[in-house]
Amino acid sequence: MAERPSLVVDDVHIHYRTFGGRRPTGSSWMGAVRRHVGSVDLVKAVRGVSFVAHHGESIGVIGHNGSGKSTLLRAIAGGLPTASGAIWADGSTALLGVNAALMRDLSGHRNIVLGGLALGLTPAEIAERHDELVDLAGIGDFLHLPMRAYSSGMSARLRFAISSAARPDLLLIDEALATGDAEFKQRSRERIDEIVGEAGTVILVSHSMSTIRSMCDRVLWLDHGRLVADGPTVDVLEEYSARTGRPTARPTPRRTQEVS
Ligand SMILES: Nc1ncnc2c1ncn2[C@@H]1O[C@H](COP(=O)(O)OP(=O)(O)OP(=O)(O)O)[C@@H](O)[C@H]1O
Repeated sequence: MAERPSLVVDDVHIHYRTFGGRRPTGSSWMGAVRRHVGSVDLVKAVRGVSFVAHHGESIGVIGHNGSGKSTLLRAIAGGLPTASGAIWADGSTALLGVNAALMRDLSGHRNIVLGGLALGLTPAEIAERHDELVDLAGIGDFLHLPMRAYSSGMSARLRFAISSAARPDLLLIDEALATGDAEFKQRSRERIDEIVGEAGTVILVSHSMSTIRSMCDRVLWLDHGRLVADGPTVDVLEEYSARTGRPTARPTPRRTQEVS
């Protein structure tokens, strides 16, 4: 059962400014160049989004490409300023994205150490959790090989393991579960359950309706930067499916047997 607020997002607007990106128009060649080079476009990526998350909730974020999901997550993680509105988070946050910064020339082991330090763990905490992380990532014999030798699935698993190692109060996951196999999905779901069980909050952006169904209790639906629905997973996915014509996967049990 959800408890006290862990995150408050209050009427948040987020804008990007892009320079020189407008398509030149008009008949004069010079005039077109001037308009093109001098132009500044404002992209209103998130428009007035408000919601409150609670300790112990796992929340999915869905919406079409470009609807503002990643932008919202990056702002919650503190990586993007808001144009207006406010975001309050109760506790530590960790953002796990497809582009999480791991060093391809360093081994998995070195990345665990560096990633752990970057997330604020002490060397002693990293040493204590090292084996658990290697297990979670399932990288086995590859531990001491440079990451460039890893498959995309192995890299994704390692990123997930490192990000969840800090036991953040708020874990933000941006499509990072998409590349894993069934076993990884199972392990990551267990890790998410653990974080939620320890009264943390998980916010997960995904295009995979089955991932959202199996991992989230509640769903936020963004459309052109606006929050158009916020409610129990089953209800929002049904509405999403009805309005977009996109099929959503059948429900799967929240906890299943471990895949060995
Ligand atoms: N760095 C940037 N500079 C300018 N515009 C950007 C930038 N990043 C995103 N945008 C624009 O902001 C809007 C929201 O993008 P965002 O990546 O948050 O959407 P998304 O819902 O995560 O999309 P997807 O599902 O494709 O990952 C889009 O119009 C996108 O083109």
